Amino acid sequence: MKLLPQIQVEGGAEWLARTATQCLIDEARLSPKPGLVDSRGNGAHHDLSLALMERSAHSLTPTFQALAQQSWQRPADIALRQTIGRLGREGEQQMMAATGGVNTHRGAIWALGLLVSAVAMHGGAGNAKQVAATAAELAKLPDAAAPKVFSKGLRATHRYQVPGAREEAQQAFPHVMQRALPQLRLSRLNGSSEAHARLDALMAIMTSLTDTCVLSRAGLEGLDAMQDGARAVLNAGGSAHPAGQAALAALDSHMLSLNASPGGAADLLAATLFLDRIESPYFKH
Ligand SMILES: CC(C)(COP(=O)(O)OP(=O)(O)OC[C@H]1O[C@@H](n2cnc3c(N)ncnc32)[C@H](O[C@H]2O[C@H](COP(=O)(O)OP(=O)(O)OP(=O)(O)O)[C@@H](O)[C@H]2O)[C@@H]1O)[C@@H](O)C(=O)NCCC(=O)NCCS
Ligand SMILES: Nc1ncnc2[nH]cnc12
Repeated sequence: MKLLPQIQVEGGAEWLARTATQCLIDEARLSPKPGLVDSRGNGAHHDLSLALMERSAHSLTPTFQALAQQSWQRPADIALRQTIGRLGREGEQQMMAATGGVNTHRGAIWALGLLVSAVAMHGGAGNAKQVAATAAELAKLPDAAAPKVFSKGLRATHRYQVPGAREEAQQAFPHVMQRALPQLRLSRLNGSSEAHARLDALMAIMTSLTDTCVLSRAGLEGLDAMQDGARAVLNAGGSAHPAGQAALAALDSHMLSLNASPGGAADLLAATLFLDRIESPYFKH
């Protein structure tokens, strides 16, 4: 194995941490997102705001940096899994301290934390597919130090017999790799603005994700509304098209009326933006 100078590791880790944080901020600001916090307002949330989401994103930069430093050019093994589990849980505490106890980004710490680690494990040289596969390897390893908590996500996955955040990562992020990333790039190729391309990518995730936030808040009715509504936006030509914008506004109203918010889909959009950026020429050269 070729050892990289420490300065390269530090620089790479700092870039990854800054980029992951920026992806969280880009996701939070993107508007109009159905049911979610965006630059218009708080969506279906009473305890969240854009300012809080941004504060939370910034509080996670040291966690992402530590994850990258600790994972640099290491193999996926139990020792690394335990290290990133510990760092991830510390990140959750940083987030809670920054938000006064509100859960803003738990799913994002999981998804982006694994992906940041996986990029670092490849020494910054992997493509999106390789990075997602490596993140899945990590996610499949047991973490003996993880406390046994019966979370809302676990409750929803058991009750409705569906995959959640854990399975999404263990399956190498199918909603990112097979839906959002191709849609982001297709919409850009078709001449959509960056904001419209990102909104289309979010819709692509929402067409089939079993988002445990939506299930916990609004059950199967909420999940069907999310998936059918997102499909309607894309079938109407996407968010750059007037018919797609009308469908997106209808979906927003429907989600708000059900108190539903696709927080898991939002996290996966941030993960999509991150994987898109690691493949950009700025990163590679
Ligand atoms: C594996 C963990 C992610 C834990 O997962 P689990 O399902 O057991 O636990 P949850 O605490 O429910 O967290 C899952 C969060 O993942 C997001 N999500 C939901 N569905 C999916 C999906 N299908 N695919 C991917 N991601 C998904 C979602 O996060 C967002 O929503 C959060 C707000 O939701 P909630 O708490 O339910 O809040 P509200 O409904 O708004 O609450 P009320 O206002 O109604 O009270 C928000 O944080 C978004 O990020 C789910 O919440 C993982 O966390 C874990 O095991 N971590 C341990 C540390 C570790 O090993 N880390 C390694 C990498 S760093
Ligand atoms: N923009 C957003 N609104 C609500 N919950 C979220 N979780 C992650 N991003 C979110």
